[in-house]
Amino acid sequence: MSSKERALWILGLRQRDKFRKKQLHQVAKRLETLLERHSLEKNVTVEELIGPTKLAVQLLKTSLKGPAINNDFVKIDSTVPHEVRQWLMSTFTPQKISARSVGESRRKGLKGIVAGISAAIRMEKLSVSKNEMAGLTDDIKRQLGNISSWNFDIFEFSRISSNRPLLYVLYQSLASFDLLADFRIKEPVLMNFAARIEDLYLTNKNPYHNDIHAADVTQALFSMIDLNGAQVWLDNVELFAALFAAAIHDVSHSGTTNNFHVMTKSNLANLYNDRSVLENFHLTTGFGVCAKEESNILAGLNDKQFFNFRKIVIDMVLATDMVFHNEHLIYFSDVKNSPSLADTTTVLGFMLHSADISHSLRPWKHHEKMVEDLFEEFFRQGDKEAAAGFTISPLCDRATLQIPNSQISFNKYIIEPTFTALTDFFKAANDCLFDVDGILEDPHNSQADAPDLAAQRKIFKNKAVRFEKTWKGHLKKNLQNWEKAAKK
Ligand SMILES: Nc1nc2c(ncn2[C@@H]2O[C@H](COP(=O)(O)O)[C@@H](O)[C@H]2O)c(=O)[nH]1
Ligand SMILES: [Zn+2]
Repeated sequence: MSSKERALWILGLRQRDKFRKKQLHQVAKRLETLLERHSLEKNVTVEELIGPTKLAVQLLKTSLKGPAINNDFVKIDSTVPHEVRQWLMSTFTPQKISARSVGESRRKGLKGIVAGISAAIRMEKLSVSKNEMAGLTDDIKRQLGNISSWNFDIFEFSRISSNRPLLYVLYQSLASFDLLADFRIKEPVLMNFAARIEDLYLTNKNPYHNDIHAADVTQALFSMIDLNGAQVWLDNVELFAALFAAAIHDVSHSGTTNNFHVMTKSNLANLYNDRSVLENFHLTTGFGVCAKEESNILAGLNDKQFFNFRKIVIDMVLATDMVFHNEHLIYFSDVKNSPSLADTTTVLGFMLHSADISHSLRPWKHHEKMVEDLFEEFFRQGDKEAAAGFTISPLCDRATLQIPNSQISFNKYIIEPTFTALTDFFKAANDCLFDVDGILEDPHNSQADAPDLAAQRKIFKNKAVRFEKTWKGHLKKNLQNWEKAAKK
């Protein structure tokens, strides 16, 4: 695509935002006039008010304020076992004390779209990226060549990379977007950083929250970005922040839940005041690794970039606290109607949250192993709770839990709605990127630009559609397998 074409769709988006703001001003003025008339003459009819009020509501809903939060979002049917229902409600329901609300987050719009002229070039770069780390074996190279694939086998990759899956996945995903060159990250510094983070994931010997999970989530996020063409509307700092956040999002995990920290009055719960205890800890630990010069991969960012990067990473990792799950879903069910008004950081947070639970949409072997590891970790927490005389947390009792039934509910109530919202957003964002009509509304743009833009629009829309088809296929098979297992 030529830079002129890119400039045209960016122009189209700006015009659309301007148009919405103008509409909002107009409707506010109209309502103001009616109110003034009402206070003077008392002759305003309800019919006169309905039209502008409806328009105002519609515009406000898609405006920068974000939607109201509704706690009834998850409606769980009566067939779900009591323990699973309890777990769903306590883990994924917004808390009154939530430290951060999607509706309150800083909103800068999908600014990446506006800054997309240079970002679009990344699409072309991705396929020709020649970055290659020294000393890679042929096996590692071959597997890394598949890093965009949704079927990437992280367990096999961990084996062939001699238990360094995170190090190589992080390296390859940064290199694929040319971020190593853009932020002047030297290879030895990246190696020090990635190896230190990977080691920290291993210190507690967790069955699930370890370096394989971190590598899996980083690869899932990379794949999600690439398969949906999101690198077009993300700028370099946003891409770097997203991959960094994925890599550190569970670093030094204790193998127990936030609730466990709060209930046991742990040092971490005290340090972080019971709010998103683990997520805050992962952030402090991850940024802490960059405090040492030899592992500071952020040294090439200027101050403005650094503070922007840090804000994105913090928001993204905090968004992996499951208590924000419903807030995210509500935000996305609304923002898909006006993706150009979406806040990029909130979108990235939702993408990381989705990547964090995405193993349910991977091939069965991959998903099955992740579930086995996750439940072993849950059960170890249950053992600790039992030993300390606490009530065993939902899903943590190895003596009673029926894993297949709980997985059916998890997939139905958490996974499917999450990925439906995410793909709907991607489709809408891709549509709006190449909004041919919007662009041609401007008399300065020529009809001759339309055919190419229409073709690009189709290509991008198809990307999100293909991604949806892939995850839906895996989800269906995985659900069938859990249903079979539940009947045994
Ligand atoms: N019952 C299930 N819960 C799951 C599954 N996969 C993930 N999860 C839950 O989500 C969080 C993810 O957040 P993290 O940052 O801690 O990784 C995890 O802790 C579980 O609570 C699943 O397949 N079944
Ligand atoms: Zn995680």
